[in-house]
Amino acid sequence: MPSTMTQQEQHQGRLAFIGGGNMAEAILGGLLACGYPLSQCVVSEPIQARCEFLQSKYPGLQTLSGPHANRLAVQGSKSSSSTQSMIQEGTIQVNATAASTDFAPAEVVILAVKPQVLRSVVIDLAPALRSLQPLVISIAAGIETSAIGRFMADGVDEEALTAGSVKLPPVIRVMPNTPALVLEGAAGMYATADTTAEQRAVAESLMAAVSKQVSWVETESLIDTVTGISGSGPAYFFLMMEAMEEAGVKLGMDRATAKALTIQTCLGAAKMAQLSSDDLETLRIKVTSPQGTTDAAIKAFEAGGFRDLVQKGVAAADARSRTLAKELGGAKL
Ligand SMILES: O=C(O)[C@@H]1CCC=N1
Repeated sequence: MPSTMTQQEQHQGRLAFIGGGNMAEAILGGLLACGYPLSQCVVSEPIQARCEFLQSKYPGLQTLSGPHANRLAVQGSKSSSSTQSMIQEGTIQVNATAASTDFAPAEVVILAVKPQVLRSVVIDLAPALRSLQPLVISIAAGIETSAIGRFMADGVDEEALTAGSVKLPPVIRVMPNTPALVLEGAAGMYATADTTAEQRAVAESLMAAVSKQVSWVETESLIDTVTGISGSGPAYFFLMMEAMEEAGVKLGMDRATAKALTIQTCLGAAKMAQLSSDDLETLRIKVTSPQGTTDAAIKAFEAGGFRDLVQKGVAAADARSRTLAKELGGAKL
C-alpha cells in the first residue's frame, strides 16, 4: 500500500529511539521533514561522538548517552526522582538544552540497535516496557516478535503472563531499507495479534515518513522475504550498477560518464516501472527490438543464468534472515 498519510493523520506522540545509527537517523530525519515535533523525540545512543553529530545536524534534539540512557529514554526524566540527580552527576549524558531535560515517558519505542545487541538491550528495558506499555517497534533484522516478547518477559513467572497479571507491550516488526535516508525507502511490516488497528496505523505513519512503499505481511516469516527483496535489495542494484559502470570503463568510457549514465538509467527504469501500467516483462520487451542491441545483451544475461542467480541471491538473504532469527532470537532464555 503506498503511503498516503498526511501530516494531520500522523501520530505525534513521545518517541524514543533506542540506538542512533543510520536507520534511526533516517527515520528521525524523515519524521522531522514531515513536521514531526523535534521536542517529542529522544535518541539514546552509546557513542558520544554520534550524539554530538546528531545534535549538530538536528539542533535541539535530545540525545542521551551513558549506562542508563536507554531506560531514561523510555521512562522519561520525571519518572524517577533519582533521574535528575543522575543527569546532574553525569551518569547520564543529556545533550539538549537544560529546559528540555524534563520529558515524559515514551509512547512509542523504536528499537534501532544491531540485532546482536537487541537481546541485552530489551532485557535491560523489560521492567520499564512492562510498566509503561509503549508501542514497541523493532527494526532489527532477523529477530522475531516472539523472541522480543521473551526478552520483555525476562524475570517474569510464566504463570503471571498466562494469568494476565503481567502484560507485555505490543510489538511491530519493521524491515526498512537504507533508501529511507533519502526518503525513498521501502518497508515491510508485521504486527502481532495483540496490536490494535490504531497502533498499526501509528507504526505505519511513522515508517511512511521515510518509505514510499509500506507493505504489511500477514505471516512473520514473510519478513525474511521482505529482507531478501527490499531490505538487502539496494545492495543488489548497487552491485548491478557497479558492474555496468565497470563494463563502460572496459569499453573505453570514462568512469564518471559511465556512472552517471548507469545511475540515471536505473532511476529512469524504476520510475517507468512505477508509473507504467505495463508489467515488468512487457516493459523489458518494449525496449528489446528483435535482433537488436538489447536483445543481444539479454541473451548474454540469460545464457549466464542471470534470473536464476538473482533468485538464488534473494533466497540466500531470506535464508540468512531465518538463521539470524535462530542465532540471535535465543532459543534458550
Ligand atoms: O545485511 C543485513 O543484515 C541488513 C538487513 C537488511 C539490510 N541489511
